[in-house]
Amino acid sequence: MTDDAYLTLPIDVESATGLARQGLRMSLLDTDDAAAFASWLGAVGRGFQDGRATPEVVEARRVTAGQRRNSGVWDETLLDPATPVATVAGWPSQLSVPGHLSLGAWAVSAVTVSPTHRRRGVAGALIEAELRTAQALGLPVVALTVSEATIYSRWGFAPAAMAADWTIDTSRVTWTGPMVPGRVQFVEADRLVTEGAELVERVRLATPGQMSFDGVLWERLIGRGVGLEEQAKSLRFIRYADEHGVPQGFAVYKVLEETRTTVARAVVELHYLVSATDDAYAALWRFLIELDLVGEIRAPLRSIDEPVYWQVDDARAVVKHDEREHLWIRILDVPAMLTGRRYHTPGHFVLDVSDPLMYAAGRFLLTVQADGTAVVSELEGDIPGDTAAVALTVNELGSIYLGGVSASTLFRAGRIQELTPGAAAVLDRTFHAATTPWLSIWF
Ligand SMILES: CC(=O)SCCNC(=O)CCNC(=O)[C@H](O)C(C)(C)COP(=O)(O)OP(=O)(O)OC[C@H]1O[C@@H](n2cnc3c(N)ncnc32)[C@H](O)[C@@H]1OP(=O)(O)O
Repeated sequence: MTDDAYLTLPIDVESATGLARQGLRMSLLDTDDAAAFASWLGAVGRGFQDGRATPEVVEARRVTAGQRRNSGVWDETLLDPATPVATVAGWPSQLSVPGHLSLGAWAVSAVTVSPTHRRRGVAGALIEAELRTAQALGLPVVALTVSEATIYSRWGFAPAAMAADWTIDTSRVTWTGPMVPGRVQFVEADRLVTEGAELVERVRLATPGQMSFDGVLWERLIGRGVGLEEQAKSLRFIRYADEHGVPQGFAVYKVLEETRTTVARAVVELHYLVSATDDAYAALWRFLIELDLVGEIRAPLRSIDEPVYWQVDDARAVVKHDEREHLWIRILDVPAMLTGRRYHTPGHFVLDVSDPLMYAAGRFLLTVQADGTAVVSELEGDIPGDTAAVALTVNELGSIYLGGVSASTLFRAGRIQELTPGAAAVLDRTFHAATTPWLSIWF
């Protein structure tokens, strides 16, 4: 299959046929058709309760949307039959997994169903079509970020990486972390377009749960692109280079002027901070914490385990809040996923996986070798004597996969069954990831 086969693979027949029975037409969107794309994007915006995009923004989005497989569902009986009643976009991406490795993943976004057509199975038809498309493309996992935590588990998705917002009362803290060599300097966004994108990709493998983000997502993050001009005006960019002059980190932030008061306690909103080394992390956080006239840093969508908590003298001034699930994954190919990552402790495990949609169902024997690599085979018959065995659904397998969610916790919650006593704790030791899984973007 060619690299761009995903763009031309025919629409999923099963879902299209099911929707046709309701008088609805499901098909791929042709992004060369500017009017059709404008209607499709309008439906996405309406679905997420956003305002209307300007013609310039629509045109800019059309150019980049050509890299995605965009589908829609149309109802020809409507007064406005050109605007789809449902939308979805999918594209091949990469998911970082423990062991500094990355696996092909099908990213899904822009799932909307018009309020006029809700709760009659339209979203279900679209999601199931995305799962079949990903499988047809040979991708072992589907990934998404969600608007609500109640929607996707019915299709086998589960939270695999968490995120949290952090607030630091900088008026109360003194930096006690390392004083590192190298320099922090202000730079312009232009420099980050290439240097930053390269760094983000280089760093990505160090943290399980990160998705590769194409140039467009990165450019948006640094305020580049049509429609972001206003936001870009207030962004500041800093870059850390090590003692050899090699760039090892960037931060993008904005000072919120409206919160400025007579006591000069402005708020810094941290849009992104990426560091390839611990020195870069320390240098950038120290710079932000020591900014004059600033009393608070708000850092949304960070890891739930931030070293900065341990790098100031008053830990109570560093508050983690709104901890939540962020990356959801749906495993399609269990052997490909299990052999695609590295593990801590060798051993033999049986995973009895159930999956109502049958992609991942089976009894798998996972053998982790001394070098952390794994061999997986389907197990016919009984559980061998020396194995730790659990029964779980594809959802729980997705949650423990990256090593950020504990099998013991899920066992205690009644969501994993131990087929051999103590198996969940054994599984924890093997699946645990040294770096807490984290996804730093929305997609
Ligand atoms: C990856 C992303 O893009 S995340 C973004 C998701 N989109 C949004 O939040 C936009 C606003 N919401 C919507 O557009 C729609 O309500 C959607 C897409 C969430 C659901 O579309 P629908 O066509 O109504 O869903 P559908 O009828 O296929 O429902 C399938 C099942 O999910 C359930 N469901 C659907 N939406 C929700 C919800 N918001 N909360 C809880 N359950 C839901 C339905 O009750 C149904 O359950 P059942 O199978 O037990 O009967």
